[in-house]
Amino acid sequence: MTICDVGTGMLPYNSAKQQVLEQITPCTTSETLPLSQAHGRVLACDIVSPMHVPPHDNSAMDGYALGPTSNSLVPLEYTVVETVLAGQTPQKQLNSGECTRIMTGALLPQNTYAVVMQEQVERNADIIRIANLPRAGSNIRQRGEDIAKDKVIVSKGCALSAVNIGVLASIGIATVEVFRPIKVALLTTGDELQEVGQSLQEGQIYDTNSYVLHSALQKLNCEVLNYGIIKDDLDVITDTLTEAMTQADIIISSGGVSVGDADFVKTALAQLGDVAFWKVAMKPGKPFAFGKLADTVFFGLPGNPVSSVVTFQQLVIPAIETMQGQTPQSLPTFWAIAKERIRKRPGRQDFQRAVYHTDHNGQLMVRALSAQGSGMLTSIQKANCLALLDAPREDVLPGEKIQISLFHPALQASS
Ligand SMILES: Nc1nc2c(c(=O)[nH]1)N[C@H]1C(S)=C(S)[C@@H](COP(=O)(O)OP(=O)(O)OC[C@H]3O[C@@H](n4cnc5c(N)ncnc54)[C@H](O)[C@@H]3O)O[C@H]1N2
Ligand code: MOO
Repeated sequence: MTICDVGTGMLPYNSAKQQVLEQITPCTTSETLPLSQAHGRVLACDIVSPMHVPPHDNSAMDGYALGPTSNSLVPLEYTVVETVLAGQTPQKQLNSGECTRIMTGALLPQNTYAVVMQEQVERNADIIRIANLPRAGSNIRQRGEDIAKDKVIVSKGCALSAVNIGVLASIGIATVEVFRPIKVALLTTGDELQEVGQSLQEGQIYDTNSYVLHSALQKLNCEVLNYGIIKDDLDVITDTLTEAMTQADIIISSGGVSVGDADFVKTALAQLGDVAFWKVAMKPGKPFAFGKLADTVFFGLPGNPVSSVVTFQQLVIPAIETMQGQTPQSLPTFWAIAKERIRKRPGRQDFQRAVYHTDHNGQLMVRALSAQGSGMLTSIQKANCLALLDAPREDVLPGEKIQISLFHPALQASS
């Protein structure tokens, strides 16, 4: 790989994303976990249902399972022959003019024509009356109507959600084969950074980025090796990267990737490995180093907290998802009408923090936040989407349609 620093030196955002993904090798090793511990983990093989769900036809309502009737006179009358609760087995088959008192989920007696809700029934001792004959099969849940036996029910590459876990439980799966977690080494550089819980000296600020990134990595089910705050010193950074590359699949650093006198990250990367690129035509997030240290993938995120979060979402999360065997998830994207003018200079692809809402006509409207400074992390907290503005475009005028995307669930803000 070569350093890409000609002309503006900035790689278009889409090319940067493509180059990153081309360098990622999906994980192939897997482990077996109990279903209850598999939330968020990525399935290593398709799961085929060993059974029908529901396993038997059953009642969808509390009411009466009606037997056959030859009578067309209304109200129709039936004699109650037994009561069946969920989990019990009916003992009697239904003959003409007979019915069974039945509960939701209970197995149907033989010869059931339909189930009628108890609210539609008048009962007197063991006789029920209904005003009309229901449609054949009404209020009956068919065997296999949710899941058919032998069908692939959750596919390899799926990151298991709470609902996936429930679906697997419904077919009796106790353990699942999932890809091993990705090991991510995390380091933040900056002599000005102080650890939370310590008092700030003049010129210091608290390390924010390692907290955001560590939390998001945990949400992505990565194993995090947190190296904490590293001094702006080429030797210290080099030593840390040398150690981290023997331990991790991915190294993520924050800060020190720009052109300042204390920006040593890409120098260390170039000494130890290959720098693929270190400037991307995106805003925020122009200084962004990507490369490899032997087999370890390296991401050098910019120090500004917003730039670090946006580049993490746009360029690092797809790489993590790919490495952990998942198909990278496209963030939900919509068209919305700009409520106000949105300032934009041509040159970089903008990811502006914005707020969308639905107006009284049901139209999706969006406004960009006025504070777009890369140091203002609360701007992400106030936003519910990013306005996506292509590199060449200029100001968006009120009434123009633009694309917006939601934040990744690992970063979703709520204020
Ligand atoms: N002459 C130029 N200066 C800068 C350029 C440029 O192109 N030419 N790019 C600017 C942009 S855009 C960004 S983004 C930043 C990124 O610089 P670095 O990645 O080298 O980051 P630092 O200089 O270390 O820090 C930038 C900023 O962020 C604060 N910071 C750093 N780490 C953390 C942390 N863990 N938690 C909270 N805040 C952090 C740091 O104190 C600085 O204020 O460069 C611009 N400059
Ligand atoms: O790339 Mo910077 O992120 O505009 O502050």
